[in-house]
Amino acid sequence: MPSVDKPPSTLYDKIYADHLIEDQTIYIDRHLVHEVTSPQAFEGLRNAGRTVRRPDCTLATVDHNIPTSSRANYTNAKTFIEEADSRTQCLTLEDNVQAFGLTYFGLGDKRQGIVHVVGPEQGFTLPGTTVVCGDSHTSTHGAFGALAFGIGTSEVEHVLATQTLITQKSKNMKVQVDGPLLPGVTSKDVVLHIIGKIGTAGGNGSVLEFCGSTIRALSMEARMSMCNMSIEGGARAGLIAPDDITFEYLKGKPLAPKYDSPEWHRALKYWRSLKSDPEAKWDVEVYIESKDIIPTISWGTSPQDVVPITGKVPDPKDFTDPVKKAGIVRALEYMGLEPNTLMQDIVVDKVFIGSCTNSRIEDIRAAAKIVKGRKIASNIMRAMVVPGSGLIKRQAEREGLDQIFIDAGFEWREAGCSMCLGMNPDILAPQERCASTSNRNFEGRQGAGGRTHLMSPAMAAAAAIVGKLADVRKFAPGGSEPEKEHGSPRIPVQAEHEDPVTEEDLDKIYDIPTEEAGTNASTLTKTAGGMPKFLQLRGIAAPMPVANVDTDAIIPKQFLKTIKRTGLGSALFYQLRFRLDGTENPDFVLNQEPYRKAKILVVTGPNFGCGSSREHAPWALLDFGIKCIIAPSFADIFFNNTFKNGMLPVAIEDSDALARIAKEAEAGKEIEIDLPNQVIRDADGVELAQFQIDHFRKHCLVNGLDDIGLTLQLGEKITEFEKKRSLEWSWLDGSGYLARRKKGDGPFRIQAVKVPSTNRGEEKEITDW
Ligand SMILES: CC(C)[C@H](C(=O)O)[C@@H](O)C(=O)O
Ligand code: SF4
Repeated sequence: MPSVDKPPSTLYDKIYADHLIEDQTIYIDRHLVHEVTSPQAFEGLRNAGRTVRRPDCTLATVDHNIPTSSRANYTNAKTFIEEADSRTQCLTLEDNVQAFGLTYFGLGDKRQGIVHVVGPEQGFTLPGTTVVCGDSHTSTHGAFGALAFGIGTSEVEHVLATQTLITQKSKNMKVQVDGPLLPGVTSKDVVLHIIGKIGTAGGNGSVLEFCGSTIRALSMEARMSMCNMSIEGGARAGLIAPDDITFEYLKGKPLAPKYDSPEWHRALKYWRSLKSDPEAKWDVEVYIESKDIIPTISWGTSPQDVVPITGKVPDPKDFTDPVKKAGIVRALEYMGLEPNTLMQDIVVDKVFIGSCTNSRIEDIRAAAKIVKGRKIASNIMRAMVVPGSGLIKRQAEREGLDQIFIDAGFEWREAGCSMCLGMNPDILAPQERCASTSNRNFEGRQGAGGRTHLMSPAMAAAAAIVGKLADVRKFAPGGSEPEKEHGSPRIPVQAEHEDPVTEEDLDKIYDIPTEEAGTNASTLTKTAGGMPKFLQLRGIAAPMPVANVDTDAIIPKQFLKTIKRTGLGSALFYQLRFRLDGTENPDFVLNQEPYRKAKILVVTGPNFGCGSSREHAPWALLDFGIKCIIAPSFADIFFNNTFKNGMLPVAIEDSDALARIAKEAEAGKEIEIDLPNQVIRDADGVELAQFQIDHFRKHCLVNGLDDIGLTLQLGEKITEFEKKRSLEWSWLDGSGYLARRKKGDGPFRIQAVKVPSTNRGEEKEITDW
């Protein structure tokens, strides 16, 4: 519905505007749910006596925790999942989908799989929609021209309760790639190359649109791989305008409008309007020529640490910036690599083909082409293919691809996240080196001490055969296939039990008296909404001269199996705080006095909190006692998550000001954060820096306001929006869903889906649409 009278705008601007209910509150069309980031959200709903507003727009599956071993004898999750905490998380999701009446693809369902594979495969993800999930790789769905982004658990609860989200408008970033792909180059190489160029903070604060002739020629699978990794470039979301390739993909998908029906044609008309205007203004523009991209691979512990496969390991001597240099030294040490080693000389132990980046049918076909008729090298201890969903697994088996892998010595597994992050038994042992098609190579990502090299499926297959990192082009001389890869602040609304809040009231925030002023305790008081107020915070600040601190480092995956928000302080920075034998690492700042009592973290490198959306990261910091993080910049999801927990992230871009603060921290002195006045002072009250903060966020923090309570007061406006949505985009209510509606259900409610006990292998399964 973009209006013709509107000024030129980007696709992101249009989708955002089309979903705006009020100020920064947008309607969410599609909500995907998995077992790791939802338990605390459902618990919150229960505690508040709330329901799920739109079960028909919510789809749940299990993926992170589940074993990928054969399900031939599967009867139920309780007996199948051996690891107790993983089992608890999966069973908790099963209880929750039953209790709240949600559609669920459990382990016994052929449609189960990685949440970001399942959504598109079912046609749940549609062009022009807003899609969220408690998972950073929700950006994947942007491949359909949807505004799709990861959220934290508090926001999951917010969406479940209200079907909306409070989200600030991001900047617009364009990444244009032009020209045909060179032989052996895939979309994975393109996106790794882009991240190498822009860095993992390059997209911070932006929604990134991929465009250009290279992108237009890509298949939907290839586009998904690119949008998937836009989060690794720091972007809030990545998207690609839909076109005939998109519409072709959607034909016949169960939850898409029925192909060739009047609804399909109405949808198509809208979908075709979804593009950035030629005169649209971009905040950041990046141009890349496809001829500059050859198969690309990571060497270090950040997705920006990439080189062409013909390249070598970098030498810290070539870098002058001390934070960067120290980062490279640390990465080389962790990765067990010598500077200047040729990438193709690096010996690999394990190979993982899977993850939401590269576990789709095209990926499996591309890898099978390399593997066919060959054997894995004798030094490869384990090579595994983990399809992204049960449906992909079946398709590959129909094509005989499973046998190609099995004959070569690969394991052919069941669908799930698997060794992408190793929350299940598929992990690397310390110092094992893995050629992986996943998206993150952070320290400990695939197992404590494990070493990950990111690459395309064909490159991973080549590494399995050669036993070292290998150039896939040597397997396909002449490069037969440049892949068939074708193939203003929110105006606050009345808070519960409060008088309406006016702009004037907002301004009075500055005058709010300090409770316990002069003590070194933060002025925390619980409000009716349950959020502690944040006014002044005084305490020891721990210095951390590191860039790109990722949330895997803040709280490793093994601690994500909790269904509670509390008790994570002892796991904070686990791999940095503790050695492999469990003893404390005396070199880590939080193990030193006086920093064991730190309330503030002063980080001098950019992009704190990048990577996963896990709200466990702020929970762990908070549980340790850290309520404020000061850094030059933050990754978007982490930034949002802190506010939801009454914490304050302060971005200080001015390097002199940051250096002044870091100096106090290094001296072990206390500092004071004064939120109402937006000032940071030293222990003697001398101003060190001022800081900026969004008006609405500040208002919520100083008053301890609960977002959900505020948003629920928009009830009528949300209902109005839903009516309009049903009229204009009727296909989003889902003809598939509505047809299955029970008599007496509300207008959008669907029948609760029973968790199947055993239905594996049956053609007609009880949860079929
Ligand atoms: C568990 C989940 C929060 C996490 C994410 O947000 O990305 C996971 O999928 C990951 O890849 O690290
Ligand atoms: S990145 Fe890995 S762990 Fe995260 S959703 Fe994708 S496959 Fe699962």
